[in-house]
Amino acid sequence: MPGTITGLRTLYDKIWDDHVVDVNEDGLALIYIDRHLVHEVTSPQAFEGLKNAGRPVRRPDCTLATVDHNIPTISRKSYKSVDTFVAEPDSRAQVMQLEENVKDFGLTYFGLSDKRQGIVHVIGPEQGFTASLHIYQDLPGITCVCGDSHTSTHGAFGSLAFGIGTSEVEHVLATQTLLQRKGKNMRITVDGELVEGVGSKDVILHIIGVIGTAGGTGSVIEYAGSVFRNMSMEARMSVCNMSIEAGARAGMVAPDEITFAYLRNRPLAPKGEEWDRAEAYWRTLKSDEGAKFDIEVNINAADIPPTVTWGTSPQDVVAITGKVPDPSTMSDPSKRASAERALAYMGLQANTPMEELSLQKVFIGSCTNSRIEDLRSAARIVLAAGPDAKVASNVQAMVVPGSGLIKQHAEAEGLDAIFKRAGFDWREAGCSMCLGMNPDQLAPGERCASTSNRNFEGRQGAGGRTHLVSPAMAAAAAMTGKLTDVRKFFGADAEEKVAAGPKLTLASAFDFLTEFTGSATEPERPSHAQTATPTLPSASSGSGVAKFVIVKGIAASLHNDNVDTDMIIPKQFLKTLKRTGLANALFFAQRFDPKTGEKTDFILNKSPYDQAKILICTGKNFGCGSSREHAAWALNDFGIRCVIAPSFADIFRNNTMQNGMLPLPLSEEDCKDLAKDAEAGMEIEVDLEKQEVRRSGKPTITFSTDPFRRHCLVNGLDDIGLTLQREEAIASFEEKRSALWSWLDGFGYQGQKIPVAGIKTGKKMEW
Ligand SMILES: CC(C)[C@H](C(=O)O)[C@@H](O)C(=O)O
Ligand code: SF4
Repeated sequence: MPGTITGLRTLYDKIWDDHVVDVNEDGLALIYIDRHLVHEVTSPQAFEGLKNAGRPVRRPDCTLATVDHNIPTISRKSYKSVDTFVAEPDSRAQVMQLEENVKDFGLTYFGLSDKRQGIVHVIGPEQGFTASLHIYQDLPGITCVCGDSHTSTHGAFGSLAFGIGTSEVEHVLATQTLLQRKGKNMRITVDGELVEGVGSKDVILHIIGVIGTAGGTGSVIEYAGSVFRNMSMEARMSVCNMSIEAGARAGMVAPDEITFAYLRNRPLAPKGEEWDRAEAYWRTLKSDEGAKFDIEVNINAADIPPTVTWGTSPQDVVAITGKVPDPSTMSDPSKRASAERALAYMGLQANTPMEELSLQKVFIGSCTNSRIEDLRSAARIVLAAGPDAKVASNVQAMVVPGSGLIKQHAEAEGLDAIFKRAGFDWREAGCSMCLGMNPDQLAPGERCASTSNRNFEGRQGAGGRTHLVSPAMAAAAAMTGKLTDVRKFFGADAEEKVAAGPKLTLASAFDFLTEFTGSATEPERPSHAQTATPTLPSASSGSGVAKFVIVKGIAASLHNDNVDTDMIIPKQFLKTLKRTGLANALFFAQRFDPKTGEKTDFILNKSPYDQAKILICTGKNFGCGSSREHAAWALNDFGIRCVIAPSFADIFRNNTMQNGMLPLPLSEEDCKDLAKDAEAGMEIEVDLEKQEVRRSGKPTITFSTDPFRRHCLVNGLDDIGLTLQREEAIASFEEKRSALWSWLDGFGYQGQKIPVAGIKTGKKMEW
């Protein structure tokens, strides 16, 4: 609660302190979660876990679900039901499963027939949960989670928002809390004037280029300085969204007048006296002058050019006026090797000017850039190309608004007409070609300018080649057919063309929100939640966790930096409703020839490494990118129980431990040495109890792990069972929360005890 820690504090420190429910002796905290967003891909196994254990959702009033990843973006004019609309069977099953789960657990759901449906990170900020729950999603000072890595988006409001894996989704559904160790404070300050043509997307791409995709690992980034202060809420969302691409757990911007103006008078935001109290609290949410940051990065705004990526990692950035880098000039051998691999995948020659790269596709959309401002800035470029200008003949271009409300808003402003007239495809809301879990995908070898956030191998379709850009640059590229400096569409001539174009009426987002402000009604609670029988907390009452004591066996080695979870398991395997059956999906694109389906000579296909129990990666930042717990499940299914690497991405690390696996960070030197022995066929033994790695005839490597995590792994304990034993602490936190921050409770919660699985009389479990 406020004031438990004295001294100067950062914004992150303050939000953290205000959410600590309980702390273990070793500093692992149980923190309260104010908002939980749910989508169809990362939730089925979590709901299954709840059902198996007879546990209800603790706070349906703070939980919002939608469908976004799997859904087709074709017209919904003839939409009748998911059953008939979603053609692909696995996608359909996942969407239908969510529909069943929200009914079973009494959750608020924006489904396909609801105009508020859209990408999970777009719908909350614009609307709030629902009239009946009478609650606003994105407010300063809250904690917000979702089984999705881009939850960092919501930090734009001055909140602590981060992605989690499916086991943690289950934990939040059951307990409304999470076990967390506090991260580092990192501040990125960008001051000065941005040059013409540079927007929020260029700023964040440039930042990732400077600090690298592992630069923010273990940290929460606060964006500070005049550039962010001057940004709209939407631009701040684009920046915070990509914090995960910089390896950070979360990104945030302190709330200010721009934040308050965005929220004030929104239908579901606090009102009257409650607004005044909320605003007074929100005004305290900024880093104290002189507060200590563990890492500080300062960037001069004038140094940021319109930026584009050339490679297969978001850190592979270059100015649009620049050239494809030349690996032969790179002195670091691992950087050189990854650049060579990236150029080969991207079909690029070193030193080719970026503006000479021809495209086949342009995608404007995703949770990074599908908001109204993004669409306006893209449409402005289309107008600047002239009244008869059309999308280049070599290009297919699509615009996918982030939500049904944004689509409606854009149509009211006439933006759709501008796009359509120029030959863009105007679609319905969803994740679409950002990752292509639906039919919107790149064909092998196709090159795409995309406003999304990831350019990983195969991200937008197997063999597809992605260049990340801003919405304005994407529009410019669509019109010319090549990657293009957006500044070519600026100047007096361009202004004249824009002025001569259709008169656009700027509409306000508020115009599209009002229809949902009907009188608040009590949400219907399903009988399941009301009658949930109390269950004794035990390690086996949830999904069940395998013990990890000693693992000894063959180890396979990998030598890449930034092995991302898209590479560990590509999107097509995320459609499963189960946690198992994914062994063949592991490193699928590397293990199977895309043309013949035959096994390649990838290490995990070769004997004896096809029996590996341990994976040793000599490159850092293993498991970066998406929060998909499927990556851990696939490794586990293959038989790999321990991954050793110099460093891990935060969400991946948690996901492995939730599945009884050990992510073991060792020095680069140790990793290289172990990899050498593994390549010589030597067995490796990892002993978690003794915290040792042993090999015959070699000195033992010792390591230390988090005591709580070690205890849970060695005993195969389930976090949820343990957390439910802290019911008293959670309930008393909720009481204080209702008193201090009344605007955080949904209408459905007030005056009503949300049923919780009984936990008071259970045998205490050891921590
Ligand atoms: C499906 C989900 C786990 C994933 C994520 O966490 O990011 C997806 O949204 C993505 O962008 O890859
Ligand atoms: S990154 Fe792409 S796939 Fe992931 S939530 Fe955002 S739009 Fe959807």
